[in-house]
Amino acid sequence: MTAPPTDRIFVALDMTDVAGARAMAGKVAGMVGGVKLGLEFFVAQGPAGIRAVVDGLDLPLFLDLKLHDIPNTVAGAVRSAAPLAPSFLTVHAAGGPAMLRAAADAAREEAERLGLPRMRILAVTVLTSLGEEDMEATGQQGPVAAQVERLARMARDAGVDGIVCSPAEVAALRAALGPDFILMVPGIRPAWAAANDQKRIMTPAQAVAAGADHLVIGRPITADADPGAAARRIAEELTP
Ligand SMILES: O=C(O)c1cc(=O)[nH]c(=O)n1[C@@H]1O[C@H](COP(=O)(O)O)[C@@H](O)[C@H]1O
Repeated sequence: MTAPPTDRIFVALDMTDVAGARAMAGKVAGMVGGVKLGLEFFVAQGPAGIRAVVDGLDLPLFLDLKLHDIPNTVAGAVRSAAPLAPSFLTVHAAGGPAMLRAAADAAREEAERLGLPRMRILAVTVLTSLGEEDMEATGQQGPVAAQVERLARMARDAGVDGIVCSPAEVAALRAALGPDFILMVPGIRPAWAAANDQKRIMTPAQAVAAGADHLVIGRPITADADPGAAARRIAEELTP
């Protein structure tokens, strides 16, 4: 049985205050499959803030810290994040195979040690805010799709559970990497929402049809006058 469409949606709570994040989570609960808390919130509120938002919410947590450092430091950060029991935690694929392996090993070992469900490590490939014109500036070998696939294969071979990529790369990656590698996909814009700073975008239905497992959606829901209605509308658009 396929998951209901709401289960696919992780709403990005990109804000700095606990009350605001909790209120937003409350408005969309039942219409989304989980919440994503990332750097903006974590730098402002830390682990205690994360707990304050998710405690009692009964929704999976995607902790988007985009860790990128030497393997030993990243492994330590993964262990430090484990007590928050995230379902997903991000690292940057550009950290390289040893860093990715260290993150995957630390995630498995620490969850086991604490008796918690496994947290899945996701490697961020090429940010969805980057376009072809940014590849040379950042010293990466384009085109974007080729660089994303290179990083994705490296991440899979290093033992991580999945990647974060733009919708534009999903179909090729699904074909190349098989059905079990998790594709977490931001850069999602319903036809009725503004693109903002995202460059490589698709609608929710297009991204799922291409093979996305989960959709990360922020402003189309959180900046809407009625976030609950916006989330419901997206879930409806995903209903076959
Ligand atoms: O790791 C991510 O979640 C991520 C990776 C990426 O390449 N692009 C990207 O937009 N994101 C995140 O996805 C969310 C997208 O938010 P909206 O653009 O408001 O829908 C933000 O929280 C970003 O941090």
